[in-house]
Order: sequence, then structure tokens, then C-alpha cells
Amino acid sequence: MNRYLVLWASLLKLSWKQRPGFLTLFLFCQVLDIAALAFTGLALRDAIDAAQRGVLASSIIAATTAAVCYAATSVLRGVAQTLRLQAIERIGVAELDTLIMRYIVGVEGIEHLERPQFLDRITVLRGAGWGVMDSTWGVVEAVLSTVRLAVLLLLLNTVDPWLLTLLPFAAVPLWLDKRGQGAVAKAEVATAEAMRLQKHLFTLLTTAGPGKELRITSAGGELARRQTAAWDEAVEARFRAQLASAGWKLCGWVIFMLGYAAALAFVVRQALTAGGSAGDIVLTVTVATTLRSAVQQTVSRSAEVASYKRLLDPFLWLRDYVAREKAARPVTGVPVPRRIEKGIAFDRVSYMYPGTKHPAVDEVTIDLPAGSVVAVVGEYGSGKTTLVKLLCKYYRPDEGKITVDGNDLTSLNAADWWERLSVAFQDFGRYRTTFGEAVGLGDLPNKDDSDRILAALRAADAEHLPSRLVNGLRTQLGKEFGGTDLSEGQWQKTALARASMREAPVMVVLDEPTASLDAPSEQTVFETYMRNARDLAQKTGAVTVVVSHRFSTVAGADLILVMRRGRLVEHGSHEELMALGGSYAELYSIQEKAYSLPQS
Ligand SMILES: Nc1ncnc2c1ncn2[C@@H]1O[C@H](COP(=O)(O)OP(=O)(O)OP(=O)(O)O)[C@@H](O)[C@H]1O
Repeated sequence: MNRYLVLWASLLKLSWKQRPGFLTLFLFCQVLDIAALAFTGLALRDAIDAAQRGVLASSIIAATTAAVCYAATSVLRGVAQTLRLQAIERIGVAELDTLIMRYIVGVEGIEHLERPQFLDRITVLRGAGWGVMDSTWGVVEAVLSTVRLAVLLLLLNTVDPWLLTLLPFAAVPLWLDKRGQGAVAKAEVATAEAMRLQKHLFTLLTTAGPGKELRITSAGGELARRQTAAWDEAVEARFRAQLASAGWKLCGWVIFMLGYAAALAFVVRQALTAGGSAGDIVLTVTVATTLRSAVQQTVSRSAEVASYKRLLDPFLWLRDYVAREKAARPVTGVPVPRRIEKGIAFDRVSYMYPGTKHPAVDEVTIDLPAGSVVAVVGEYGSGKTTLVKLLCKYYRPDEGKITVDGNDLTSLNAADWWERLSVAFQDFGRYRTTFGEAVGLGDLPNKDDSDRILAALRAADAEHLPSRLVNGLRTQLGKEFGGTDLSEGQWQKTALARASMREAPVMVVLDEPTASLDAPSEQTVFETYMRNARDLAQKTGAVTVVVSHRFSTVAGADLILVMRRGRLVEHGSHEELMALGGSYAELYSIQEKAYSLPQS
């Protein structure tokens, strides 16, 4: 509970900082509303009693006060609601959603984007800023509703103290509702994976790319069946929890209504037999009627706040996770070199993905000399991508270390290191920006420099691409935004060009950079990158790492690493490996026969 209170206090402080006027006016309206509510009941009693005594002037003044106060309550509530919604909209969406996104992208590692149990929480948190901020203002409203309730009970106390026994009856629905909401929140977390699966399958079934394949394989029906099953599983579990929650709610209300009815009967009897006035009856009926909506508001607001646990828990988890990650990876003062003098070295490096049984990279020891072009080859799942992800500092080795000119990579500032890299991964981003930006984003400070963009496009053998697009570099990409869609190869070239934007990286990573390209394009791209690599070697001593399945691509590399089941089984130049006659030579010969590669 404490951590929720601390969170709400900090978010209230943020609200105060961002919109002090909104918060002040909101509180002012709410307090005035409570006062107006009390005065309405009291003034009504006075009006009736004065009329009964025959004091017309007092009766009219009291009746007018009651009418004004009553009208004021509805105006004040309307203003308070508008202020609340505006503040939540502006602070929740503008500040908190941005903060959540910063948390997600600011972590050095990428495990939180890959592990299912983390993904469940990240999924819940997408666009959750509104809800998190609403919970904070909801707490304020719940407190004010409780004060309103207390004021109403005090008014009843002026009629008869026995009426205060209504309070425990009002508390029962609160408690039972909380119980029900807890069950709903639990069911949502438990079914998040099924929900994610059904969304994923739905996207697969309704997008053009996989759709083409599904027509041929006829797997659409099976996937649709799985999607329905996942949907049914999630909805069924959530429905059951909601049903249970509604049951608890109903029990709570029945108990309250019994107390309410008994209290009303008691007051009417007192008023008729124990010398009570007609004003007392009117006050009691008025307050008791309002009491019902006040209890309902307190219960529903508190329940709403309790239901936000489903957002607050992942939010607090993410915040703690980011803090833990930052503490575990302190920003140290070791500067990232602008030029690599000796090279990058792996020293008995091992890494195992959490939840798996075998290391993806197993005791790899190798020197990647400064200025060299290094190719990583091997069968599917042999650890090539993991090796380059370790180089990119997305993961930390479980054992061993990677050094850059003798400095442990873990001690280098991650943001500085990333600023000196150029990378193109096989699962590259397809940015729905303008075409120029989709390339320019590879070097943020120069994202609008068209000369640089055109040079990057040349490096990716894509200089003709802008002329084929309706608006050249200014062409909007993505059909869903009224723009143009690119072919798979064009998207890949765009990603390659993006990776060529930086002019002085110290490491270039190309993970399967040409998988979607035709053979001549692949050849041209690779030749260009080899030339670039030589230029960069002169300029920054950059190490260029190319991951590829195609041996024709890598034969010209200075150093070839052959991976198998996470282990580095062979390394050397093409000639050395061919002379060795090991698995590289065997695989090369197979591809040579298949594609008629040039003789070594
Ligand atoms: N995020 C992940 N979580 C768990 N295991 C993973 C993850 N990514 C990869 N692996 C596993 O680690 C091993 C190495 O995967 P990696 O992607 O590095 O291989 P690869 O040689 O690049 O494969 P490919 O040629 O298919 O791209 C594989 O067994 C794979 O299943």
C-alpha cells in the first residue's frame, strides 16, 4: 500500500507542477460542493420548520438558500469533472505516456522486450498514462467523497445519533467490491498471454504479407481456429472473474439497502412519536437520498482506484526494473574511443537467454582486429545474432568479457557506445515516416541532410529508389498513413542506407543485410560495404561485422567466424578455412555447387 501512496503523492506533485491552476480550482470546487450539499439539507429543514411556525420571511430566505445551494452543487460538480478530465488528459498522455516510453526504450538491455513474463506487463502499459494519472485524481476524489459522506452522516447525527450505524453498512459494499476487482485484475494478468496470442494471430491473418503465404499453405483455417481458441480462453476467464465481481458487488448493495431501509423507518417513527419536526423528516429523507449516491460514488471511485492496480503494478514494476538495471549498469567514466587502435576481443564469453537450457554463445574467445571485416557464419540458431547483440551491448555476457582496446565493454557508457555504431539487423524497423526520414534517422543530428541521405542510399545500392517514389525523399511511407508501401527488398535497402548514415562509426554491424535482395544487388551492396569498411578502417579503425548465410558474401572478409551451437568452431580467412578442410570448407563447397560460386 505504501508504495502506491508514494506513487500517488509523486504524481500529485507532478500535477501540481504541470497544472497548479487546475488542481487548485478542482479542490476549491469540490470543497464548495460539499459545503453546498450540507447547506441544502440544513436550509430545507429551516424552511419547513419556519413555514410550520408561520415565519414566512425566514422560510422564503431558507428555501431560496436551499435552491441556490442545490443549483451550485450540480454546477460545481460539472466544473470539477471537466477540470479533472482535462488535467488527466494533458498530464497523463503528455507526461506519463512519454515517461513510460522513455522507461521502455531507455533500458540498456532488451530482455524486457523479449521475455514473455515481462512482455505481459509492457503490453498492459501501452497507453496506460491516462489510467495511471486517473488513479491519482481518483484517490483525491475518493477522499473527498468520503468527506462528503462523513458530512452527510453528521447531518443525520443532528437528527438522531443512531443513524450513524449506517456507516458500517456503507463500508460493506466497499470491501466486497474491492474483493471482486482483485479477482478481475488477477484474471487480466493471467490471460494477458492468451490475449497477446490472439492479437498476434489476428494480425497474421489480416495482413497482406503472411496472407499470401497462408493462401498457399491453407494454414489460415487452423490459425483462425487457434485465434478463436485463444480469444475464448481469455474472454471466458475474464468473464468469469467479472461475474464473480458483480456477485460480490450485489451482496454489498443488498446489505447496504437493508440498513438504509431500517434507518429510514426508524427516523420516520422517531419524528412521528418522539417530538421530531417535519423539517427533521425532510432533512432525513433529503440526506438519506443523497447518502445513497454519496456511498455509491465513494464505493465506485474507491473501486475504480483499486482496479487501477492492474496498471499501477506493472508501472511500478517497470520503474523498479529501470532503476535496478541502471544500478546494475552504472554509467562509468570510461570514455568510448573515437578510434579503435587495437581491436575488439572476446575472452571466454558465454551468454544464455533467461529461461533456456543451453547457452546461445558458449565460451567464445577471439580477437577482432581494428579495421578488419569480420564475417560470422553458421547454421540457423548457432548464435550469430546473439554474438553481435552482445557486441552491441544489448546483453551482458554471463561469463567472460568483451573488451574494446582493452576496456571492458560493460564499463563503457551504453549511449556513447551506441552513438558510435552503425547497425542493420535482419528484423529491421519499417518506419512509417517520409522516405528521407526513414534513412536520415540513422544519424539523428543529420536526419534532414539530403546530401548525406543520398550518399547513404548510394552505399546501400539504392540511389535510384527516390526517383521511383512519387515525392522522392519526401514520399510518405506506409499505406495506413496514405503513403506508399515499399517492397521487402526496398525496405531492406532503406534499413541498409539508414545504417550508412553515420560517417565515423567504430563498429558496423550488418546482420543478414542482404537476405531480401537479388544476387546482383547483394554483390553490389557487399562490394560497396567492403570499400566503405576499408575507408572506415583508415578513419576510425572500425570493425565491420557481417552475419550471413551466403558464403559468396563473406569470402572476401579478413576473418571468418564459424559458429555451431553457440561455440566458435573455426576461424580464419577464407583461404585458411578452405585449406583446413573443416565445416566451412564443406558448407562452402555445397553452396559453390548449388550457386556455382567462383572457385577459391
Ligand atoms: N530472445 C531469445 N530468447 C530465448 N532464446 C533465444 C532468443 N533469441 C535467440 N534465442 C536462442 O538462442 C540461440 C541462438 O540464436 P541466434 O538468433 O543467435 O542464432 P542465429 O545463428 O543468429 O540464427 P539465425 O541464423 O536463424 O538468425 C537459438 O537457439 C535461439 O533459439
